[in-house]
Order: sequence, then C-alpha cells, then structure tokens
Amino acid sequence: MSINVQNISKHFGAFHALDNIRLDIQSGELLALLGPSGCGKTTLLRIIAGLETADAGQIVISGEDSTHVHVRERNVGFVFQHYALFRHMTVAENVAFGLRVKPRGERPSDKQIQAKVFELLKLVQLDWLADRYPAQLSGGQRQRIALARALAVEPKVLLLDEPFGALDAQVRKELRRWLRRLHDELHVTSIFVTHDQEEALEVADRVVLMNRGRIEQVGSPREVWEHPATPFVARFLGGVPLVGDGTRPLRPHELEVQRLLPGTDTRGAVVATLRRALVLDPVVRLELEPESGAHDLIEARLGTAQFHSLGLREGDAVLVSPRSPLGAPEPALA
Ligand SMILES: Nc1ncnc2c1ncn2[C@@H]1O[C@H](COP(=O)(O)OP(=O)(O)OP(=O)(O)O)[C@@H](O)[C@H]1O
Repeated sequence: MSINVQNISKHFGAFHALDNIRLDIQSGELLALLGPSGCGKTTLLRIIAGLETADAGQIVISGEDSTHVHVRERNVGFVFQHYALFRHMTVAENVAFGLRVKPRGERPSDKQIQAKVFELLKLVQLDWLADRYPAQLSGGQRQRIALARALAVEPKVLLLDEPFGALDAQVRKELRRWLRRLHDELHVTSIFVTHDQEEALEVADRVVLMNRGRIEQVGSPREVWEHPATPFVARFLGGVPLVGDGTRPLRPHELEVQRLLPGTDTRGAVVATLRRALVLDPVVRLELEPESGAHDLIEARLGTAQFHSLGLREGDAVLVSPRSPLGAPEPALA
C-alpha cells in the first residue's frame, strides 16, 4: 500500500515540530526515518498511524485520504521500543490478541487463530516459545514476538519506532538483518524510525534524513552516503568539516591519514594525535584528536594493510587531509 504524506505540519504550542513534510512511500517499500533526537521522526510516524493529528496537510493511504480516519480503521501494525507484551498472556496468546478482539463477524475461528499464530511464530522463528510468558524471554525475542503480534492482523502498513533501540549492539545487528529478510518475504509497506545511521543504511530501501522538523534528503542508502545533499546530511553521516568553512564535511572513508614528519606541508590539512585505533579487519577505525581544538574527535577509516604500513601507535602525531581523488573506493565495512 502506498502512502503519500502531503504538506504535513505540526506544532506543539509555539514549537514547530513538523514543517510542511512531503513524502511518497511506495507500496512494499522499507523506509527509514533517520535523524537526531527531537527532529520529528516519531511525530511523523504517529501522524501516519493516526495516533496524532496534524495541524495541516493530508495522509493518503492507497489513494484514499486517511487524514481523518481513526487509527483502528487504518489497518496499521506497530512495534515500539517499549511496546510491552501483555505480561499475563503466553507468547501464543499475545500473538493471537489482535485476532481475538476483532468484532464477531470478522473474527476467525479458534482453529484458524491457532493456525495463524503457529504460522507467525514460525515466521519469526520462535514457535518453540509459544507457551512461555514474556518475562521468560530475552529482549530480542520479545521484539520478535511484538512483530509477530503486529503482523497477525495482516496490516497494510507496518510502523516501527526504534524497535531495537533497547537492545545491545550485537542483538540489534542480528535483528536488523532478520527484519530485512522478513520484509523481503512479506513486502508489507514499512516505515521504521531510527537515529542510528548504520541501521538505516543497512536495512532500508530508502532513507529519509530529517532535521528540525524538515526533510533534508530522501534517497537510497547509497545515494545519501555517496552524495549527501546538504552539509547537515554529510555531518550526520559522520562527516567533519575538515578544510575550512563552506566545504562539504568529509566522512571517515574520505580522509587520508599520514604520519606527521618534520617539514611536511600541513596546508589544507589538520594536525592530530592518534588517540585510538580499533582494528575491525579489513578496516581500522581511527580516533584522531585535532591539535587546534577546532573540531571534536575526527574519525577516519583505513584499510588494515595501509594502517600497518604506516606503523602508527596511539599517541603518534598524524596529518589528516581529504583523500584524493574524493570518492576513492571505501575499504569494505567490517
Ligand atoms: N506531546 C508533545 N508536546 C510537546 N512537545 C512535543 C510533544 N511530542 C513531541 N514534542 C516535541 O516535538 C519534537 C519532535 O519530537 P519527536 O518525538 O517527533 O522527535 P524524534 O525525532 O522522534 O526524537 P527521538 O529520537 O528523541 O525520539 C521534540 O522537540 C519534542 O520535544
């Protein structure tokens, strides 16, 4: 189901939380809303869901103006970071919930509900946990059950608000790959909110970068990564404005790092101290502290072989400059 967000604005008192948002989401797409805390991601998601009303603009779902359609009628599924499962119900009862509360005429039979629950638990690969209670599950398992519960009513649209936000880094990584595979199987139009750029770039078909209630850029992960449309996007994707004002911030893979030797020409470059080198073969992430204090820590990323050939140790002085030519191939991510 396609979704058209048409000129949506929202104020909270005098605060302008969303400013004339226009966005077309294609049927079957997995879209990430990415941006810093407070930029309006959740507000936009809640307006699409019908949990919040906009001051102006329309939400069109599948060609129908849904702006004033009640949340119950919109047929959207939700998974939120803290959208707890019902503690007193087993996993199977939780997943069945949305079907059991359907009006009598639409409610499937007990047998159909049981079959559907089993099918969904298999889909999220947790059918062996059907009789457990939420307290007996890990955080990651709980979020997978929350997703199964959201899918039970066959929503037209799936909305996920930082669904893996409360989980540790390793589980997050596993779950986002799993979510991508699940989406490839189901093709439910899905929007997920995250402030984690890696998560958005890895999982989504397209990424919407938001800043202070506005959209800065919409594009495929590759487009936004390779061609950030605004300095904000470049900075948000890890860039630093290395060489003076007015130039595009450079991202970690766009930086060259050399050992600082006596007599080295430092024009157009930044002198820094290597604070930390994290080897994540085939890549090394470097944290560099600029001498001038003009920047925060700078992150650079080198291939492991190149890093070893420089023979750098933590505490060494280095010279950081734009890699030339810009757009040289990025060392593969770990
Ligand atoms: N009910 C409300 N009343 C007043 N202000 C609100 C309300 N809901 C949100 N805001 C404000 O609107 C702005 C956008 O909030 P929103 O939750 O959409 O941001 P977000 O991008 O999802 O942030 P986060 O990543 O921290 O969840 C914030 O500055 C927030 O303080």
